[in-house]
Amino acid sequence: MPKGIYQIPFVANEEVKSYVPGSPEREELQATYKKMYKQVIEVPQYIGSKVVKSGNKKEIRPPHDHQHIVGYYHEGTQDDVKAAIDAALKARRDWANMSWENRAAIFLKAADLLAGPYRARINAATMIGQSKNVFQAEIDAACELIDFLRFNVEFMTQIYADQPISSEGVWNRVEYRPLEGFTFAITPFNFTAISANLPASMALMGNVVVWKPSDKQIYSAEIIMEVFREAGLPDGVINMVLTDGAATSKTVMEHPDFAGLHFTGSTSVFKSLWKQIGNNIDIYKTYPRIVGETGGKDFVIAHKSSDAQEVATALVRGAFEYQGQKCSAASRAYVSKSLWPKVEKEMKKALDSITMGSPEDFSNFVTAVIDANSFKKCKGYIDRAKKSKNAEIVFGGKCDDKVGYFVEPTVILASDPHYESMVEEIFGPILTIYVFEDKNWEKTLELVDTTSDYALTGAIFAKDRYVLNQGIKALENAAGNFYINDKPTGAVVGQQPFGGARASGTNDKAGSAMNLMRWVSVRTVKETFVPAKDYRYPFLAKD
Ligand SMILES: NC(=O)c1ccc[n+]([C@@H]2O[C@H](COP(=O)([O-])OP(=O)(O)OC[C@H]3O[C@@H](n4cnc5c(N)ncnc54)[C@H](O)[C@@H]3O)[C@@H](O)[C@H]2O)c1
Ligand SMILES: N[C@@H](CCC=O)C(=O)O
Repeated sequence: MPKGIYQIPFVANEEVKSYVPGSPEREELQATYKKMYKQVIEVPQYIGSKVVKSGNKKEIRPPHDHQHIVGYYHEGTQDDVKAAIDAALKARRDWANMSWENRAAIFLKAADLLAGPYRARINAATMIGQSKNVFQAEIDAACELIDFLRFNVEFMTQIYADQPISSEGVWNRVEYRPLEGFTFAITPFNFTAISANLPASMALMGNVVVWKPSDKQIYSAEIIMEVFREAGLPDGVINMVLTDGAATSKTVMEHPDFAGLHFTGSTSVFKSLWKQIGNNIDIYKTYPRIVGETGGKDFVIAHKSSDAQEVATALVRGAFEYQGQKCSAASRAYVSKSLWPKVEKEMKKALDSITMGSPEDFSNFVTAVIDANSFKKCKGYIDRAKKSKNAEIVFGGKCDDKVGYFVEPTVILASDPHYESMVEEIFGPILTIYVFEDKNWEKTLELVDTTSDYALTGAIFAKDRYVLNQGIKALENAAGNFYINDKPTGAVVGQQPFGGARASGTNDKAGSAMNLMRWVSVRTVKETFVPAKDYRYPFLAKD
């Protein structure tokens, strides 16, 4: 138990390194990338104190070089999932009783390991396994992950400090207890930071976790487990299983001690998990907490008063960074007719200068999409747009999967605002633009609000403040993260808490105290110093 009211180290966002030619960080990362590219690693499961190698080995291949093998992971079975649940429950009592400053120290140490000795490795693993360019790896696998770990400690102390008032003779307290049972994290391929944060945020609050990462993010998941273990995370607190998602969820969600789901991924998978939890509700000892951050169809709307070059830059960065594989990526844009010719010209200038290829070449802005399925899906949208009378491809449109899964940054101009690629999440480097008549600004705001089921991110561009005021109100429910004169991507922990509503998720805001609150169950304690000795109130006395 703490013997002091401790103050944690000062928290600030991790500085993004530049990797400019000649910088030491560039040299270190290039050397690490090359070394790791030649190695063949083996990724085990981590279950309790055991490093489990099933022998059922699956290949890990870089998306930008799919004939090359950088390692294998040991795929697990449902027996491993059951063992992971048992290991978590075994670790629960000691972990839940560990004082908060010791839990905090583990994750603060993990952050420092990532900021220092592990930075090049986690970045290289993300570049190799998930095909991120150097900048996208740095802002995700290094900076955002470090920020999650450090800021969560700050948010935890803010939560713990939030205490009720006490009247005379009484001391009221609240205890932020971890959930009773074990928790389950299912994570997506596209952000190393998210994959680590989902299990880590629950563990920080005293919970024990079964973590199932995406089979497309296993290289960096391995480094995350190495860091957590080196930071001193006790065995059984976070158990990483490398198993089939649907089968694992079934096993987990049929367990009476299942207490919480922390999910990030697609909307359809999240809905299926919520339904399973609903169907099993009579099994559980406690109502499981459900947090899910899911898909998006993120928009940019540009008024005629906005600056065309700023709009074009936001569209290029917002739509094509990490090949559009961000839940926040700009994937539908509405541009005022009088502004469009200049936006088109500026976009063309930018896109003509973009190069595509392996992340090993640091000058490439665009690398490969994650796998063959994604490649096929993107190509399908492009091929259909080529044939459609309601759409025209104005930039890009080429796809090549001979060496890696390369899809050119592609811009579709749609004459129908409900054309399929204006409505559906594609999760690739495809942006669809609808050009509206200047006089139809208000109608277009309504179109933006009603076109998609999602409400994750969105951006409005205008210089006219009345117009901005109107747009901010009209699009109040269209995005959980709303940007004014900026691209809709790149939320920073501690600055823009992240999450969407409608079909985009439960909006519990990753990287905030709001999210951490979901992983505790509050016990209110009232202590009376001098208890009453007589049941009678004064008014009962006879006159
Ligand atoms: N809102 C956010 O904060 C956010 C952040 C990142 C990604 N995303 C979304 O994630 C999606 C892309 O990631 P993805 O391709 O990894 O998503 P996905 O839904 O395919 O997979 C996510 C995780 O769920 C597992 N999974 C797949 N099918 C399952 C099933 N039937 N039952 C249980 N688990 C299953 C996967 O193995 C993976 O670990 C996009 O829709 C994107 O918008 C959202
Ligand atoms: N938080 C990230 C997106 C995470 C989803 O993929 C952003 O703001 O761009």
